[in-house]
Amino acid sequence: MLDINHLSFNRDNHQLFHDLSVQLPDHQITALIGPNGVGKSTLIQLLTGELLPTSGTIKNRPKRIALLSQHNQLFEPLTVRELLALANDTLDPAVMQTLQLDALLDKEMTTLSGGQQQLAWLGFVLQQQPDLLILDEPTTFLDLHFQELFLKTLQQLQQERQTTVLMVLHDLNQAFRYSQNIWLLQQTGNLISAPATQMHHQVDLLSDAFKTPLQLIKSADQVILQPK
Ligand SMILES: Nc1ncnc2c1ncn2[C@@H]1O[C@H](COP(=O)(O)OP(=O)(O)OP(=O)(O)O)[C@@H](O)[C@H]1O
Repeated sequence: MLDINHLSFNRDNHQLFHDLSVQLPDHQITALIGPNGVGKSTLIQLLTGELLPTSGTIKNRPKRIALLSQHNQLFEPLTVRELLALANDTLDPAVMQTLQLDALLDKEMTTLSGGQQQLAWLGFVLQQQPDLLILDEPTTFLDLHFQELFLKTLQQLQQERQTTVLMVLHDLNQAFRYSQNIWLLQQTGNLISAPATQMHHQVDLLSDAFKTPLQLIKSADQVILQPK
């Protein structure tokens, strides 16, 4: 289990994290939520080793970590097949089928819609067979159809493979629907980790964190968080 111990991180004399200790549950999806600028992407950079902590340690970092962000850039024109082959020569049939990439394999990435491109990028990171998959706001530029398709297929493949996933999401309802655990990063730099089913009912805590009064609404068999 990835283990963050007494981690502190300063940037430009500003302390973003102070004495943070938390563990990332294995084989589950954890959603990292928190207001803009609180340090979610910075925490990810610390987890991947792109940034070094000012003090503290990160232990049990898995060997194969794959990262998918909202902006993914190609440095040369590639077809979907060529992109996937960069990760792994052998196309994974389950990934192809679940993401419905078969029909797109010989198309240039640049000719695909934003939603199709993001699914191809999801295929690219899954082809790496990561032990830990980190996604930083992966659905930001997708329409509702592709947001749901992306999260559903991610969830399905995660369940089949038991990959550990950490995903930054801004939509709280999506975070609660598609994760088992929540990491709530507060403005103070404090991080609260809890099962999604527990955190879902912490309306005051969430309202406080996002400086927005929230309420839980029951609708059919779902409970939805929305601004008051
Ligand atoms: N490369 C950088 N150099 C200096 N400051 C930075 C850099 N990257 C981020 N910051 C600052 O660090 C703080 C945390 O930024 P970060 O991007 O980690 O937040 P975030 O929670 O991911 O935000 P958002 O939800 O808006 O994407 C912010 O105050 C930001 O301005």
